[in-house]
Amino acid sequence: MPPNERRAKYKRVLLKLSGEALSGDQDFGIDPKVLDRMALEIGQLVGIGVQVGLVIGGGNLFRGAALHAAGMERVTGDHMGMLATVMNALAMRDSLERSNIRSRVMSAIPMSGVVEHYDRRTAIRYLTGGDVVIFSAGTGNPFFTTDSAACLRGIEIDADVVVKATKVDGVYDKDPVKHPDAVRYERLSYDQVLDQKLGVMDLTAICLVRDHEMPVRVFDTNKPGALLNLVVGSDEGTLIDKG
Ligand SMILES: Nc1ncnc2c1ncn2[C@@H]1O[C@H](COP(=O)(O)OP(=O)(O)O)[C@@H](O)[C@H]1O
Ligand SMILES: O=c1ccn([C@@H]2O[C@H](COP(=O)(O)OP(=O)(O)O)[C@@H](O)[C@H]2O)c(=O)[nH]1
Repeated sequence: MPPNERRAKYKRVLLKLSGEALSGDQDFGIDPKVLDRMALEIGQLVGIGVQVGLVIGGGNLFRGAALHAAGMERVTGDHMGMLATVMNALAMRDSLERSNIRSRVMSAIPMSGVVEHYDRRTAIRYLTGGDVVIFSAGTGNPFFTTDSAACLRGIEIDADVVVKATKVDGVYDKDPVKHPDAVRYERLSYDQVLDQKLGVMDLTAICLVRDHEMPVRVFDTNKPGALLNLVVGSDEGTLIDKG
Protein backbone atom coordinates (compact mmCIF):
# COMPACT_ATOMS: atom_id res chain seq x y z
CA MET A 1 0.00 0.00 0.00
CA PRO A 2 1.48 3.45 -0.85
CA PRO A 3 2.52 5.34 2.30
CA ASN A 4 -0.07 8.09 1.90
CA GLU A 5 -2.83 5.49 1.99
CA ARG A 6 -1.62 4.07 5.27
CA ARG A 7 -3.40 5.24 8.38
CA ALA A 8 -1.40 6.49 11.31
CA LYS A 9 -1.88 4.89 14.71
CA TYR A 10 -0.46 7.99 16.39
CA LYS A 11 -1.52 11.58 15.84
CA ARG A 12 1.50 13.22 17.47
CA VAL A 13 4.92 11.66 18.02
CA LEU A 14 8.11 12.83 19.65
CA LEU A 15 11.06 11.38 17.74
CA LYS A 16 14.49 11.25 19.40
CA LEU A 17 17.50 10.95 17.09
CA SER A 18 20.92 10.40 18.59
CA GLY A 19 23.62 12.82 17.51
CA GLU A 20 25.85 9.89 16.70
CA ALA A 21 23.41 8.70 14.05
CA LEU A 22 23.96 11.97 12.17
CA SER A 23 27.66 11.34 11.67
CA GLY A 24 26.92 8.24 9.57
CA ASP A 25 30.11 6.25 9.00
CA GLN A 26 32.36 8.95 10.45
CA ASP A 27 33.28 9.44 14.13
CA PHE A 28 32.49 13.15 14.25
CA GLY A 29 30.34 15.69 12.47
CA ILE A 30 27.26 15.63 10.31
CA ASP A 31 26.77 13.51 7.19
CA PRO A 32 24.30 15.33 4.89
CA LYS A 33 23.24 11.98 3.39
CA VAL A 34 21.98 10.81 6.80
CA LEU A 35 20.07 14.06 7.29
CA ASP A 36 18.44 13.77 3.89
CA ARG A 37 17.40 10.18 4.57
CA MET A 38 15.92 11.16 7.93
CA ALA A 39 14.12 14.10 6.29
CA LEU A 40 12.59 11.69 3.80
CA GLU A 41 11.38 9.37 6.57
CA ILE A 42 10.00 12.27 8.60
CA GLY A 43 8.29 13.55 5.44
CA GLN A 44 6.49 10.21 5.14
CA LEU A 45 5.00 10.71 8.61
CA VAL A 46 3.96 14.27 7.84
CA GLY A 47 2.47 12.96 4.59
CA ILE A 48 0.03 10.72 6.45
CA GLY A 49 -0.94 13.53 8.81
CA VAL A 50 1.27 12.75 11.81
CA GLN A 51 2.50 15.72 13.87
CA VAL A 52 6.22 15.35 14.51
CA GLY A 53 8.28 16.82 17.34
CA LEU A 54 11.99 16.09 17.11
CA VAL A 55 14.76 16.03 19.69
CA ILE A 56 18.29 15.55 18.35
CA GLY A 57 21.29 14.62 20.50
CA GLY A 58 24.73 16.15 20.28
CA GLY A 59 27.00 13.15 20.77
CA ASN A 60 28.41 13.46 17.22
CA LEU A 61 29.96 16.78 18.27
CA PHE A 62 30.33 17.11 22.06
CA ARG A 63 29.31 15.26 25.20
CA GLY A 64 29.75 16.94 28.58
CA ALA A 65 30.85 13.74 30.31
CA ALA A 66 33.57 13.09 27.71
CA LEU A 67 34.84 16.68 27.87
CA HIS A 68 34.89 16.41 31.65
CA ALA A 69 36.87 13.17 31.48
CA ALA A 70 39.40 15.09 29.38
CA GLY A 71 39.72 17.73 32.12
CA MET A 72 37.03 20.32 31.40
CA GLU A 73 34.64 21.55 34.06
CA ARG A 74 31.47 19.45 33.71
CA VAL A 75 28.91 22.23 33.45
CA THR A 76 30.91 23.97 30.71
CA GLY A 77 31.11 20.64 28.88
CA ASP A 78 27.35 20.18 29.20
CA HIS A 79 26.76 23.69 27.86
CA MET A 80 28.90 22.78 24.85
CA GLY A 81 26.92 19.56 24.44
CA MET A 82 23.64 21.48 24.44
CA LEU A 83 24.98 23.97 21.90
CA ALA A 84 25.99 21.00 19.74
CA THR A 85 22.34 19.90 19.66
CA VAL A 86 21.40 23.35 18.32
CA MET A 87 23.89 22.93 15.46
CA ASN A 88 22.43 19.53 14.64
CA ALA A 89 18.92 21.00 14.78
CA LEU A 90 19.86 23.76 12.32
CA ALA A 91 21.32 21.16 9.95
CA MET A 92 18.16 19.04 10.26
CA ARG A 93 15.91 22.03 9.59
CA ASP A 94 17.94 22.86 6.51
CA SER A 95 17.51 19.32 5.23
CA LEU A 96 13.78 19.23 5.99
CA GLU A 97 13.22 22.53 4.23
CA ARG A 98 15.15 21.39 1.16
CA SER A 99 12.64 18.51 1.07
CA ASN A 100 9.77 21.04 1.33
CA ILE A 101 8.85 19.96 4.86
CA ARG A 102 7.97 22.98 6.97
CA SER A 103 9.91 23.04 10.21
CA ARG A 104 10.80 25.17 13.21
CA VAL A 105 13.69 25.04 15.62
CA MET A 106 13.12 25.98 19.24
CA SER A 107 15.86 26.13 21.83
CA ALA A 108 15.68 25.61 25.58
CA ILE A 109 18.50 28.18 25.82
CA PRO A 110 17.51 31.60 24.44
CA MET A 111 19.46 32.39 21.29
CA SER A 112 17.86 35.48 19.83
CA GLY A 113 18.35 35.91 16.09
CA VAL A 114 19.27 32.26 15.55
CA VAL A 115 16.35 30.18 16.83
CA GLU A 116 13.15 30.74 18.78
CA HIS A 117 13.13 30.26 22.51
CA TYR A 118 11.13 27.16 23.55
CA ASP A 119 7.56 27.89 24.51
CA ARG A 120 5.17 24.97 24.96
CA ARG A 121 2.01 26.64 23.71
CA THR A 122 3.72 28.02 20.61
CA ALA A 123 5.24 24.60 19.92
CA ILE A 124 1.82 22.95 20.11
CA ARG A 125 0.41 25.59 17.78
CA TYR A 126 3.13 24.87 15.22
CA LEU A 127 2.59 21.12 15.52
CA THR A 128 -1.15 21.50 15.08
CA GLY A 129 -0.46 23.56 11.96
CA GLY A 130 1.58 20.69 10.50
CA ASP A 131 5.10 22.05 11.06
CA VAL A 132 7.82 19.72 12.32
CA VAL A 133 9.17 21.22 15.55
CA ILE A 134 12.80 20.52 16.47
CA PHE A 135 13.40 20.99 20.19
CA SER A 136 17.07 21.84 20.66
CA ALA A 137 19.46 22.53 23.56
CA GLY A 138 18.12 19.52 25.48
CA THR A 139 16.38 20.48 28.70
CA GLY A 140 18.51 23.64 28.99
CA ASN A 141 20.14 22.22 32.13
CA PRO A 142 23.47 20.49 32.68
CA PHE A 143 23.61 16.90 34.00
CA PHE A 144 20.70 15.83 31.79
CA THR A 145 20.66 14.01 28.46
CA THR A 146 18.73 14.48 25.28
CA ASP A 147 16.87 11.23 26.07
CA SER A 148 15.49 13.01 29.13
CA ALA A 149 14.76 16.07 26.99
CA ALA A 150 12.86 13.88 24.51
CA CYS A 151 10.76 12.34 27.27
CA LEU A 152 10.14 15.74 28.87
CA ARG A 153 9.08 17.41 25.62
CA GLY A 154 7.03 14.36 24.64
CA ILE A 155 5.07 14.63 27.88
CA GLU A 156 4.75 18.43 27.64
CA ILE A 157 3.39 18.42 24.09
CA ASP A 158 1.09 15.53 24.92
CA ALA A 159 2.60 13.22 22.31
CA ASP A 160 1.04 9.78 21.90
CA VAL A 161 4.44 8.11 21.98
CA VAL A 162 8.15 8.86 22.34
CA VAL A 163 10.07 7.09 19.58
CA LYS A 164 13.77 6.55 20.11
CA ALA A 165 15.82 5.92 16.98
CA THR A 166 19.04 4.13 17.81
CA LYS A 167 21.79 1.89 16.48
CA VAL A 168 20.15 -1.33 17.63
CA ASP A 169 16.71 -2.67 16.74
CA GLY A 170 15.21 -2.59 20.22
CA VAL A 171 15.89 -3.29 23.87
CA TYR A 172 17.76 -6.49 24.72
CA ASP A 173 18.37 -8.34 27.99
CA LYS A 174 21.98 -7.08 27.75
CA ASP A 175 23.91 -4.78 25.43
CA PRO A 176 23.66 -6.53 22.02
CA VAL A 177 26.77 -4.74 20.76
CA LYS A 178 28.86 -6.43 23.45
CA HIS A 179 26.91 -9.69 23.72
CA PRO A 180 25.98 -11.47 20.47
CA ASP A 181 23.70 -13.85 22.42
CA ALA A 182 21.54 -10.98 23.78
CA VAL A 183 17.78 -11.53 23.39
CA ARG A 184 15.47 -8.77 22.18
CA TYR A 185 12.25 -7.89 24.00
CA GLU A 186 9.14 -7.04 22.03
CA ARG A 187 7.55 -5.36 25.00
CA LEU A 188 8.79 -4.35 28.44
CA SER A 189 7.45 -2.46 31.45
CA TYR A 190 9.14 0.66 32.79
CA ASP A 191 9.90 -1.23 36.00
CA GLN A 192 11.63 -4.05 34.11
CA VAL A 193 13.91 -1.51 32.40
CA LEU A 194 14.68 0.09 35.75
CA ASP A 195 15.09 -3.14 37.74
CA GLN A 196 17.31 -4.77 35.12
CA LYS A 197 19.16 -1.48 34.44
CA LEU A 198 18.75 -1.99 30.69
CA GLY A 199 21.08 0.61 29.19
CA VAL A 200 19.13 1.77 26.16
CA MET A 201 17.91 5.00 27.75
CA ASP A 202 19.18 6.71 30.88
CA LEU A 203 17.27 5.97 34.03
CA THR A 204 16.19 9.59 34.62
CA ALA A 205 14.37 9.47 31.28
CA ILE A 206 12.73 6.14 32.10
CA CYS A 207 11.54 7.42 35.50
CA LEU A 208 9.96 10.41 33.82
CA VAL A 209 8.02 8.37 31.26
CA ARG A 210 6.99 5.88 33.94
CA ASP A 211 5.60 8.63 36.17
CA HIS A 212 3.55 10.01 33.27
CA GLU A 213 2.75 6.69 31.57
CA MET A 214 4.21 7.85 28.28
CA PRO A 215 4.88 4.85 25.99
CA VAL A 216 8.31 4.64 24.37
CA ARG A 217 9.28 2.71 21.27
CA VAL A 218 12.93 1.93 20.53
CA PHE A 219 13.78 1.10 16.92
CA ASP A 220 16.69 0.88 14.46
CA THR A 221 17.57 4.19 12.75
CA ASN A 222 19.24 2.37 9.88
CA LYS A 223 16.31 0.17 8.89
CA PRO A 224 14.57 1.83 5.94
CA GLY A 225 10.83 2.25 6.48
CA ALA A 226 10.93 1.23 10.16
CA LEU A 227 9.74 4.63 11.40
CA LEU A 228 6.71 4.68 9.11
CA ASN A 229 5.95 1.04 9.95
CA LEU A 230 5.82 1.67 13.66
CA VAL A 231 3.73 4.80 13.28
CA VAL A 232 1.12 2.84 11.32
CA GLY A 233 1.06 0.27 14.12
CA SER A 234 3.51 -2.49 13.11
CA ASP A 235 5.53 -4.21 15.80
CA GLU A 236 8.88 -2.51 15.10
CA GLY A 237 11.57 -2.61 17.77
CA THR A 238 10.59 -2.71 21.43
CA LEU A 239 7.65 -1.08 23.18
CA ILE A 240 8.21 0.14 26.74
CA ASP A 241 5.04 0.97 28.63
CA LYS A 242 3.31 0.24 31.93
CA GLY A 243 2.91 -3.43 30.90
N1 LIG B 1 19.89 -3.69 27.11
C1 LIG B 1 20.21 -3.01 26.00
N2 LIG B 1 19.41 -3.08 24.90
C2 LIG B 1 19.71 -2.37 23.78
N3 LIG B 1 20.79 -1.56 23.67
C3 LIG B 1 21.61 -1.44 24.74
C4 LIG B 1 21.35 -2.16 25.95
N4 LIG B 1 22.33 -1.84 26.84
C5 LIG B 1 23.14 -0.97 26.22
N5 LIG B 1 22.73 -0.73 24.96
C6 LIG B 1 23.43 0.16 24.04
O1 LIG B 1 22.73 1.39 23.99
C7 LIG B 1 22.98 1.99 22.72
C8 LIG B 1 21.85 2.89 22.35
O2 LIG B 1 21.85 3.99 23.17
P1 LIG B 1 21.92 5.43 22.55
O3 LIG B 1 21.40 6.34 23.61
O4 LIG B 1 21.26 5.44 21.19
O5 LIG B 1 23.39 5.71 22.29
P2 LIG B 1 23.96 7.14 22.29
O6 LIG B 1 24.57 7.26 23.65
O7 LIG B 1 24.90 7.09 21.16
O8 LIG B 1 22.82 8.08 22.08
C9 LIG B 1 23.07 0.84 21.75
O9 LIG B 1 24.00 1.12 20.73
C10 LIG B 1 23.50 -0.34 22.59
O10 LIG B 1 24.83 -0.70 22.32
O1 LIG C 1 19.33 18.46 28.85
C1 LIG C 1 20.49 18.27 28.44
C2 LIG C 1 20.75 17.56 27.24
C3 LIG C 1 22.06 17.42 26.82
N1 LIG C 1 23.09 17.94 27.56
C4 LIG C 1 24.47 17.85 27.08
O2 LIG C 1 24.49 17.65 25.68
C5 LIG C 1 25.26 16.48 25.35
C6 LIG C 1 24.74 15.84 24.11
O3 LIG C 1 23.53 15.16 24.37
P1 LIG C 1 23.42 13.55 24.39
O4 LIG C 1 24.66 12.96 24.98
O5 LIG C 1 22.13 13.20 25.04
O6 LIG C 1 23.37 13.25 22.84
P2 LIG C 1 23.19 11.84 22.09
O7 LIG C 1 23.84 10.76 22.91
O8 LIG C 1 21.72 11.59 21.96
O9 LIG C 1 23.83 12.09 20.76
C7 LIG C 1 25.19 15.64 26.61
O10 LIG C 1 26.26 14.74 26.66
C8 LIG C 1 25.27 16.70 27.70
O11 LIG C 1 26.59 17.13 27.87
C9 LIG C 1 22.83 18.59 28.75
O12 LIG C 1 23.74 19.05 29.43
N2 LIG C 1 21.53 18.75 29.15
